Amino acid sequence: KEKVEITKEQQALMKIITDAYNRHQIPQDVAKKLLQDQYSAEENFLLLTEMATSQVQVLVEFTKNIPGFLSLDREDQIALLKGSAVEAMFLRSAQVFSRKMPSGHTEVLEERIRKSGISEEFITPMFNFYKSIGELHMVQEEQALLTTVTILTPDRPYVKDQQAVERLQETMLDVLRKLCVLQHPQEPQYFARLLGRLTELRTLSHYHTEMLVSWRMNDHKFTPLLCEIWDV
Ligand SMILES: Cc1cccc(C)c1Nc1c(-c2c(F)cccc2F)nc2cccc(C)n12
Repeated sequence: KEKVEITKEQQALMKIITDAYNRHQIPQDVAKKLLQDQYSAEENFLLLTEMATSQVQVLVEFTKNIPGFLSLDREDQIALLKGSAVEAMFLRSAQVFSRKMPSGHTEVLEERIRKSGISEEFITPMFNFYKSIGELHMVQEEQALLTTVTILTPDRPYVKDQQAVERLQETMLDVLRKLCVLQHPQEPQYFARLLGRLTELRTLSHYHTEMLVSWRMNDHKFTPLLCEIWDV
């Protein structure tokens, strides 16, 4: 049985990424608002829009801390961010849901999402995903690395130098693979299960695009940042 060990460099890489992932949290004021205002659908949608906007800001800040990301071609950096934003945000909100938030907040956030004018056909797969992520009980290093692997997906639209992205992603995948073996020795398939979630994320991002269109149709307002990242 081959001995799996994380090298010094990989340890340092993991620390940089995990610290960055934990450092960039949703601002407390947005989370606090969650519990305050009343429950109208408009009010809920406005709050979720504010949350989504701060999630994009947090994502951009986190991405800048991924070793090697800023050395990529500038336009490719933008293409990777635009192409992965939804998936990274679903991962982050799934993790916020399944662990980070004080228990009371989770129910309130779930309530607001269910009462924000989003149709049931998107709500169900979204919460199924949140549950399936929760069941994995990822440690924070795994969460940070899985998000990094998602951002460094080479075949996003308009990426020119896919090889450069692929090399970075492979570096992260190698650390994540070893971490899974060391963190879940009794579950040899754990790493494969994690990557399986990335497939589920692609489906969710299609739902998300449809959600955006239907919100648009109902004349919902977005912030400039959300319009820019999703070309709405
Ligand atoms: C913040 C939030 C949390 C859980 C569910 C939802 C619907 C939201 N809100 C939005 C999301 C979004 C996200 F931020 C993370 C995960 C999945 C998402 F649908 N995307 C967008 C895009 C335009 C407007 C909003 C309100 N919005």
